[in-house]
Amino acid sequence: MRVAVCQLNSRDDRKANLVAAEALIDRAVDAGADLVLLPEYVDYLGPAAGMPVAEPADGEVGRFFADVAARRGVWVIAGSFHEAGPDPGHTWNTTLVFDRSGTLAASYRKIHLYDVEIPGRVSYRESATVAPGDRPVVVDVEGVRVGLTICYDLRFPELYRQLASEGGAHLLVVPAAFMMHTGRDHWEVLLRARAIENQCFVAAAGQTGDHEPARTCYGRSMVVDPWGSVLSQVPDGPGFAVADLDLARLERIRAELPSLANRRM
Ligand SMILES: NC(=O)CCC(=O)C(=O)O
Repeated sequence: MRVAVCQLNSRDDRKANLVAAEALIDRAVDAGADLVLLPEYVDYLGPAAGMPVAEPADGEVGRFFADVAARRGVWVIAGSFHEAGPDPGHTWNTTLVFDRSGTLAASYRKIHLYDVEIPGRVSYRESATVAPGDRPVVVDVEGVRVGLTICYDLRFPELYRQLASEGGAHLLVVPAAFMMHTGRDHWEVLLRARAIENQCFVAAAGQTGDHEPARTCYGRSMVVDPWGSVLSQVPDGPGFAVADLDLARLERIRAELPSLANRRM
């Protein structure tokens, strides 16, 4: 299976964001992708919290990516979007997965919300406007079991362990809008750690560049193999990268270095 990670600079213009995402999906499919991953908040990343653009999974954004998946005959993991939430003051930060016919195969709501205060650097309180999800999700993509996570989830290894052990995941995906300040030092280290400790492929698609208000995203979308090696990576700016998932290699690594089987707790 060939996976593509798409890196975007989504802004406050939803139509333009969707057009940019579609153009990258088209290029990734032309490069042979079977499965395309988009970044967190692919629909809107602007000055307002998500409420003005919030809608249900079968709203404009969901239908848009369903149509693109069907038109190109490709699996699409549509990053995340602002799903209408449990009350008027909160949305969910939700990933939608569409199969090659454009049918919704799975959805996942971000569990760990980004509430962080780093003086002079990052001040963010996602829980003020987003409600947390409460359910890990693994979806079967033509024999590849894919564990769904979103951005800040990356810092919570117990979620990834659950997806890999109870969920049987081979591939862990991370749509993200990782901050430049933390991403410089943490992004690649965390992605490679999650891949090594769970002996899984990890595919991470990030937002890149400046977004209002005063947010700069790190980008550096990449695919990591179960040995922790980076298979491919997107340079700065919008673009995409592809990598082939060799499940036989995954099984060989798990057999030769059986750290998952050797667990005692
Ligand atoms: N959108 C997010 O969850 C940001 C996470 C992030 O930047 C981090 O450092 O963690």
